[in-house]
Amino acid sequence: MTNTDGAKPPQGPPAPDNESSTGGAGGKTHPAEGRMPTPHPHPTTGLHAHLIVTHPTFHLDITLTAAPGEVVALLGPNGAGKTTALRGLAGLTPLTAGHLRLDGTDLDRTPPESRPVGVVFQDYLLFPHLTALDNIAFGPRCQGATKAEARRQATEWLARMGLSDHATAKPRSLSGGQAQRVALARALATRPRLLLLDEPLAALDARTRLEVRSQLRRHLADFEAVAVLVTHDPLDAMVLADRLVVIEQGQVVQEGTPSDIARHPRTDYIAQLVGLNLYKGRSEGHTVHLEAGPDITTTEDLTGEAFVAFPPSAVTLYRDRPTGSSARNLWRCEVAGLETHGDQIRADLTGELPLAADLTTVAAAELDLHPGAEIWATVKATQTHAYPA
Ligand SMILES: Nc1ncnc2c1ncn2[C@@H]1O[C@H](COP(=O)(O)OP(=O)(O)OP(=O)(O)O)[C@@H](O)[C@H]1O
Repeated sequence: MTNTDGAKPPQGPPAPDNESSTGGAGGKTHPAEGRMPTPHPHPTTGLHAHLIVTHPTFHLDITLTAAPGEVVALLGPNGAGKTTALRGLAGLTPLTAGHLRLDGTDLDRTPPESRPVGVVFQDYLLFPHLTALDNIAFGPRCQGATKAEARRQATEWLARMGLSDHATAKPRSLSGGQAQRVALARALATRPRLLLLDEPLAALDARTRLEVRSQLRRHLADFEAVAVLVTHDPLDAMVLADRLVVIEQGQVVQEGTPSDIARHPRTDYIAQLVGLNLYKGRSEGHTVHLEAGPDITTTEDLTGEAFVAFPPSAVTLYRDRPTGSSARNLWRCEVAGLETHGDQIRADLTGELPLAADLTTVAAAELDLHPGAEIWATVKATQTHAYPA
């Protein structure tokens, strides 16, 4: 998160406005599994936000709704406005216009510290002088629980997070993964109606990230209020969220379930995230005439503006123009770059149609691929996927 406007993050978990909220137990399925997201929850439940924030050189204008129990990921490239949106939701950045309603209450009239909102920051922001237990007990204590009751709840949270052995540890002696779990417990212990997670896994190393991601996934599945996660990592978004809201340049460019978005990307940024070649054109029957480039033959029969996509693995490369290939799509290209991609080589091709192609190391060597090499690329119509734009 880029802290650009100088506002300080909250120094502790804010208190909820009532005690009726429920956190913890529930028979929910896992986020991103089974449960159909509800993009337009009932007006008196869940989140209804129209966030308008104007900075001198940036304008955010997004509508965001989420039903209780739903996990929404705000996904977007650097500078898209994710942090600004999250800070708007948390009350750390004032809205220039719009509205922010949670469970039927106007939050924009509630001071940030009184909002039933829990925030988990990328860099944890635990109280350094308090033990793990007291960090978690802080929220319930602020909400009026007795010291003993607050500590009892905190003890339960530590157990749930698998951190009972670290109750007396100070944040500086916790690992990144442990600190992030304490931060999550601290936010959840206040039973927030809106949980905000700002790049919660970004500061962790790859292995810890895997572990914390799967734990977070479990806790979010049990969480019965609205959770909004900000990330630029598509994997975090796909694994943790029921619904993705993709933001580019302060606007929502696409929203839907992770599988929907992965199958039908509508911008270059999303196509790149999910690893697809994506083009826009005008479809007539089985042919999509690209706006800038050749025609692509597809199996779908469409008329009008259309996207056509195919994965890099669907591309076959030839050094010489293939004669016996049954592929309907054949383009002359030039290798612009090569990079290792898992156990494959990804070739970045320019020419008639810019595209990415994946091939094995052996195939790359046999084709003598190198930047500047001229190459023929084919894609079968059955490997492409066309859908209305
Ligand atoms: N207080 C501010 N004053 C002026 N411009 C700002 C302010 N806060 C953010 N911006 C600008 O708003 C734009 C969006 O920033 P924001 O941090 O919300 O993006 P982001 O999607 O979270 O990016 P990142 O992934 O890099 O954190 C950027 O161009 C940023 O410079």
